[in-house]
Amino acid sequence: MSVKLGVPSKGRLMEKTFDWFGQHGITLTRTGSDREYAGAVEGIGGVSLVLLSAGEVPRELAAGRLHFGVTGTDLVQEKLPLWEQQVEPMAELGFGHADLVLAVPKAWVDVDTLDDLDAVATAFRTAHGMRLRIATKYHRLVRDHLRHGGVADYALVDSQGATEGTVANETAEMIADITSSGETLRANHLKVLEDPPILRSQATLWRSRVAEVSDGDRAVAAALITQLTG
Ligand SMILES: Nc1ncnc2c1ncn2[C@@H]1O[C@H](COP(=O)(O)OP(=O)(O)OP(=O)(O)O)[C@@H](O)[C@H]1O
Ligand SMILES: O=P(O)(O)OC[C@H]1O[C@H](OP(=O)(O)OP(=O)(O)O)[C@H](O)[C@@H]1O
Repeated sequence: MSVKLGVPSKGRLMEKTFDWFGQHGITLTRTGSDREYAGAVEGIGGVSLVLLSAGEVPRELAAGRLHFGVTGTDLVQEKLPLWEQQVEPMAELGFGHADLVLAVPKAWVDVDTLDDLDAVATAFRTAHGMRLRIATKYHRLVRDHLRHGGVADYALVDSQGATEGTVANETAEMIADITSSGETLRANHLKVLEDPPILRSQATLWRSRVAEVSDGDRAVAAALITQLTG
C-alpha cells in the first residue's frame, strides 16, 4: 500500500502545484514520455503520485481512491454535495484564484444585479414563451445561488468549455463561469453582475475523510501533512 496523492495532470494547475510541493521539500515529477501520465515523488517515502484531470479529483477523494488531492474549491463544491463530510481542506495553495460569476451581455443596460435579472427573466419568458437560458458547467452551485436570490424563470444549458461563446452562438442568453482576469468575458462582450460572486475559488490541498489508511500508511500520511502544513 501507499498514500495516494492526486494532482492535476496538465497546464497551469499542474506546474504551480509541482512548484508549491517543491517549496515544501517534496519534488513531484512527470516521468516517461511527454504524453505519459506517470509521476514520481521524492523527498518523502511511501507516497505515490496519481496524475488526473482537476475535475476528477473530487470524485476520487470522495470514493476513497485518493488520500490527498489538489484541485479548486469550485470543483469540490460543485461535484460533491456533501463535500464537508467527504473531504477536509488542508491548505490553500495561493494560486488558481477564480470567481464563479453570472455574466450577461454588455448590451443589457438595465441588468446589473440579481434583482434586475429576476425581472428580466420573467419578462423574457412572457415575451419569448421560453425560459432564459444560462450556460454553465456549475449546475449545482448556480441553481443554489439563484434559488437563494429568488430567481426562478431560467433554464440551465450545459457547457463544458468555451462557455463565454454560447451567447454569441445563440445557444444561451447569459452564462455562469469562472473568471480570473476578466479578459475572456470582455472579449465576448459580457459583463459580470454587480452582486458578490457565487463562489471565490483557489487551488487547495484536500484530504479524503473516507479513504482507508492502512496501519503502515498512517505515519506516512501524518509526515506528509506535517511537511506540507506544519
Ligand atoms: N483562468 C483561470 N484562472 C485561474 N484559475 C482557473 C482558470 N480557469 C480555471 N481555473 C481553475 O483551475 C481548476 C481547473 O479547471 P479546469 O476547468 O481546467 O478543470 P478540468 O475541467 O478538470 O480540466 P480538464 O478536464 O481540461 O483537465 C478549477 O478549479 C478552476 O477554478
Ligand atoms: O478571466 P480569464 O482570465 O479570461 O479566465 C477565464 C477563462 O478561463 C477558464 O477557461 P479555460 O482556459 O480553462 O478553458 P475552458 O473554457 O475550456 O474551460 C474559464 O472557463 C474562462 O473561460
